[in-house]
Amino acid sequence: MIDKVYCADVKPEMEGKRVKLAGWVYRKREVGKKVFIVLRDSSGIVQVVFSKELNEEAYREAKKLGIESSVIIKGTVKADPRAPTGAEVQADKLEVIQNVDFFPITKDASPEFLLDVRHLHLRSPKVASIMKVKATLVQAAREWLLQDGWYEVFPPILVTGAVEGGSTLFKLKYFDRYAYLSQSAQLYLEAAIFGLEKVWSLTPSFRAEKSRTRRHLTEFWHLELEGAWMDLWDIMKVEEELVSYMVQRALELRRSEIETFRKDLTTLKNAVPPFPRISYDEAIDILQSKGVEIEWGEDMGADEERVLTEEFEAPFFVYGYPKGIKAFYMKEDPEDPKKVLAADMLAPEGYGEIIGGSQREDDYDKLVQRILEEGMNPEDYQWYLDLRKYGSVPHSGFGLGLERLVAWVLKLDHVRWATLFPRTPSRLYP
Ligand SMILES: NC(=O)C[C@H]([NH3+])C(=O)NS(=O)(=O)OC[C@H]1O[C@@H](n2cnc3c(N)ncnc32)[C@H](O)[C@@H]1O
Ligand SMILES: [Mg+2]
Repeated sequence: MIDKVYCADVKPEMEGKRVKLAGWVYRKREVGKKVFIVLRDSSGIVQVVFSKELNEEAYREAKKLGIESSVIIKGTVKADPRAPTGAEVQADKLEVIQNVDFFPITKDASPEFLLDVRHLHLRSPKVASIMKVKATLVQAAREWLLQDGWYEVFPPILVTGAVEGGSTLFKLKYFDRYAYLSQSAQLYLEAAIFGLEKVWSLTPSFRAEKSRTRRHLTEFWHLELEGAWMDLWDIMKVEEELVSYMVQRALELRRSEIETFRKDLTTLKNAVPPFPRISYDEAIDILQSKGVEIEWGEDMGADEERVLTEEFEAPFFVYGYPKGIKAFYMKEDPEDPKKVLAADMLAPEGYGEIIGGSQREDDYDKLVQRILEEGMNPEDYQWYLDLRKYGSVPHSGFGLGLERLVAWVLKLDHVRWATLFPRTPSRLYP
């Protein structure tokens, strides 16, 4: 019985072992009376050689193979330092599952074309590596959250109100009324803490953002936590411990994939607590000292954050934002009512915000006032206000954009490459 192995399992020390492989033709070339195939599967690649001398039938079939043909191959392992992985399989059996005459993706394909055929592009080893790193980051998050006593919950996606501003809501018909696609699970997590105290969710969040930046999607994966009895400083510690664990585990388990995207791992290795912390005031001072035209009270966009990240070689916090640029649910700073107890985590190397978090307003009347100040209707948030009527407690939480974390870890030039099928204002297909 021949063992079926993965491409990455084929090692020089297996010299002489007969193996069976199943995969797709990634590269092909002919030299003399030999056909060299680079076979691809989910583990990686391995060189497979068909020679007329060893098996003429298999050799003739191999000559006809097109790129991305699906095949099952049997052969004998041979150590060869010239092969891409140091070993190759000398094939004597070839079963062609489906021969492909023409595969539309070529080496010079444009980013827009690759997105048009994203369903075919997913199979590329680079895209597969991105998805493996993303999966490992989520696996690591689960590991850390479990050991730190956080409960996973499953909040609704069909909702009736805005969390992060009405201008980015997707509205849809819901029987005889309307609903929205969730911008953030936060408000529902806040309800869950009165029973579970420490909760988290990983859900798609939706933003009808028209901004065409390299860090905005209209649908993204949102890792959100909410903790009862926690203030802003408590939740910032949770954030840095969680992000540190995720990044270090990714370095431990997916280093080879990460190194295909970035050689310098310094900022990833630096992602260990405590992360640097600067106030919004300090951030404004830094930006102004670097010639950025920004006044106190203004929000920092991607460009301003990019400049700010030049000051750091690790993820860092900016805390104490002006109330006027932050959401209604954020608690006023008791020491300075012009500010709120909010903190963003920014990734270095120009990536900027990966986490938005805050301590929540836990006083009923103050929350009603903030809702009215924002031009919203308290009646739309009556259930949310009820949480401040029946045993209200100090509590804080945050949301991490998973694609933004992946984009920083792998130094991708756009968050769209960090998701299976990116959704942007101009892209809804495939
Ligand atoms: N539970 C909470 O406290 C979360 C809070 N309600 C919230 O949604 N904050 S956030 O708007 O800053 O979004 C949080 C993060 O979600 C990411 N985010 C936010 N918007 C996007 C878009 N459009 N595309 C990709 N990623 C996005 C980004 O990393 C933000 O830092
Ligand atoms: Mg934010």
